[in-house]
Amino acid sequence: MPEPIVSIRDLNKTYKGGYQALKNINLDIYPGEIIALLGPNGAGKTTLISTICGINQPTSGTVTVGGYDTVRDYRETRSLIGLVPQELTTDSFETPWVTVSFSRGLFNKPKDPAYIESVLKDVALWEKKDNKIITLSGGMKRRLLIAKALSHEPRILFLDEPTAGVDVELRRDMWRLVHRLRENGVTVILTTHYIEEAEEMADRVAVIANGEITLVDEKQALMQKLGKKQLILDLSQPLEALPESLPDFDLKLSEDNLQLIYTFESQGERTGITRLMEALRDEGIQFNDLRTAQSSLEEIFVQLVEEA
Ligand SMILES: Nc1ncnc2c1ncn2[C@@H]1O[C@H](COP(=O)(O)OP(=O)(O)OP(=O)(O)O)[C@@H](O)[C@H]1O
Repeated sequence: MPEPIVSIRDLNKTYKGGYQALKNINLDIYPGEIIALLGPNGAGKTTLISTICGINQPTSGTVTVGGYDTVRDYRETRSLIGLVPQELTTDSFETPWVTVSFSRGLFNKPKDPAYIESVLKDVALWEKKDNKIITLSGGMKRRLLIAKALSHEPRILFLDEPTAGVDVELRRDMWRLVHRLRENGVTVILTTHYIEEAEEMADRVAVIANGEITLVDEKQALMQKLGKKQLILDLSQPLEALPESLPDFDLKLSEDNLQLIYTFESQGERTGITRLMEALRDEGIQFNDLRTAQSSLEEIFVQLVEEA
């Protein structure tokens, strides 16, 4: 395992009014990974990100970024981080070239036109570099936010709800962009309400509920461990009710009485499918077609939050 780029130890945050927004968080984030923070509204995602960025002070515990402490060595840690806000606050009459160059200057980095050029090309805004921001489309403005956040060559990029309110096509563009950034060695930490987004982008998923990390795992492992599979049978004849001879099976009848849905553990040693087939044959139940489906991260997530 490489050294973590972000290391969070026993982190607690209680706001002035007494509300404890983070409870004993421990998390390591590794260079070059994409980690998604998933959680319902008010779970503590923004508080966690602000604390990693050093904008918020921990009540207790520590956060290090690139080996530096976010409180003691604020300048160093902040310069390793690119923070992409949800909205653009830049002067709309500037151009992408000027605003991205200016952002770099804020971090006291020497001018580097070749780097600014590569960033603008990465986010597909090179053609627009001299246009006024006010004339850019919504998707272009979002990409400009990312370019600004990358202007000082950070090693970590925070994306807060990167595609909220963006149409499907732009969302896909954004996902591709994030994958490209990772290929360039950037670590990406994103918050999202869209499970599909985590499913598409993340290598690892951390679920936050009530200020606690309730689960962290590789996305694939998570889907395998918690995922259930379903076998869906299209019946030749509608069934009035589930046959009483089949109580051992997790079976449901669809509302139109034309499908039988059998749910089983995808990791189980035995799926029970052979036994089910025999039982159906004994009952004289016939079907025209069958297929399997895997539960999505969305279903898994809903299940987790309900249990929390
Ligand atoms: N400055 C503050 N003072 C007091 N309480 C706060 C402050 N900021 C956030 N909180 C509270 O801390 C909790 C976590 O808030 P946070 O913004 O971190 O959640 P979140 O997971 O980012 O939610 P969302 O998905 O809605 O953005 C909430 O109950 C919120 O009301």
